[in-house]
Amino acid sequence: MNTQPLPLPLCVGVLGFGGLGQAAAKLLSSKREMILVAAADQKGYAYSREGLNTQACITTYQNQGTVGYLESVGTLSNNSIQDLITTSQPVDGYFLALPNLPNDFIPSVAKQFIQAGWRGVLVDAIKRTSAVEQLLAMKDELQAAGITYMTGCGATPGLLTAAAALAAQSYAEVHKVEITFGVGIANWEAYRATVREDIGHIPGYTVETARAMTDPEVEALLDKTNGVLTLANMEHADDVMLEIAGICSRDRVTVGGVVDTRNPQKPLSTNVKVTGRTFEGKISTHTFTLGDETSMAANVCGPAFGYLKAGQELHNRGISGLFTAAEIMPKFVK
Ligand SMILES: NC(=O)c1ccc[n+]([C@@H]2O[C@H](COP(=O)([O-])OP(=O)(O)OC[C@H]3O[C@@H](n4cnc5c(N)ncnc54)[C@H](O)[C@@H]3O)[C@@H](O)[C@H]2O)c1
Repeated sequence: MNTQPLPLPLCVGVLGFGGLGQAAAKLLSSKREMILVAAADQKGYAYSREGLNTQACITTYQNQGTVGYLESVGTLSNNSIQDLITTSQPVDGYFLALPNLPNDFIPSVAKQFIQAGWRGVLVDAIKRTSAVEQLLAMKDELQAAGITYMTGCGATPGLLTAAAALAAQSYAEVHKVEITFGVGIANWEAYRATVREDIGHIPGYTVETARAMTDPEVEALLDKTNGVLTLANMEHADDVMLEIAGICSRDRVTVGGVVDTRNPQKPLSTNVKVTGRTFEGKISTHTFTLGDETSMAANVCGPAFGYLKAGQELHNRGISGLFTAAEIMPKFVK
């Protein structure tokens, strides 16, 4: 008879409880190896060592605007992340499902963790090259603090960047990596930060102008395009991540896509094409295509926790610092 005790589940938290944060909580409720013990939004946080009730968190957030109203486990706070990390332990790792608005917001949250003396694993699904570069500059600080930080670990950057890193192995030289994503969501309000950040990539807009737009202004823009945002040549961190992983220079990586904010069906199949030359001199292209039935939430949150588990294994071996989705294989979370 096998008498080995099952390893304790990892205690994880989700920072940001909007579209992706709530999806992350739902995903965790079917896992045995991880348990959701903490959640934070802009107005409050909730913590329970025994695990939070996912449905109660979602209902409270949707009806009252913050998980801070949860009975006995919730706290209202205008400084929820700081308060959560300084008062609520143990948490092994956090998924940062936060808006990166302004473009240095998530790096500033990483600094809060360092200053609080917190140790553990942090994972983000950050998108812009310039945001990942800010985190890269903090590599030594994160290492000295004993934090294992996994950046760019959503869908793109994330799953597709990792697929490109894998596909590159057939080649002696990688000529181009072309990422094309299709996202379909029923309404833009479910993913406000994602949609605002995407608007920031449209010619004539910046992160700052998109951030400053009121909800009626976002709606007016979407009315003009029938809810569809078409994005090309985006500043996306897949490029810097593949460059530092030694796969190809960043100018060989392109990212674009179509986001339909009024239809949950994907407007096109998300894929990454990796073209290169084999050692025999043949030019070829590998294509990795995501199933159309998979949602953005599944393709972001699944990898995020897979990288959190990989980060935890590094952390347990005393390895801290900064890693990207192109350098480390995610682990499958049971
Ligand atoms: N890499 C990828 O593939 C990928 C794909 C989609 C989205 N994303 C990223 O995921 C992030 C989350 O997107 P979303 O659409 O779910 O966001 P959202 O707008 O639906 O939710 C954001 C949440 O963050 C909370 N929040 C805001 N400021 C806060 C603060 N100061 N302290 C604590 N909580 C705060 C809000 O209350 C809200 O709960 C975005 O940065 C987006 O770019 C990445």
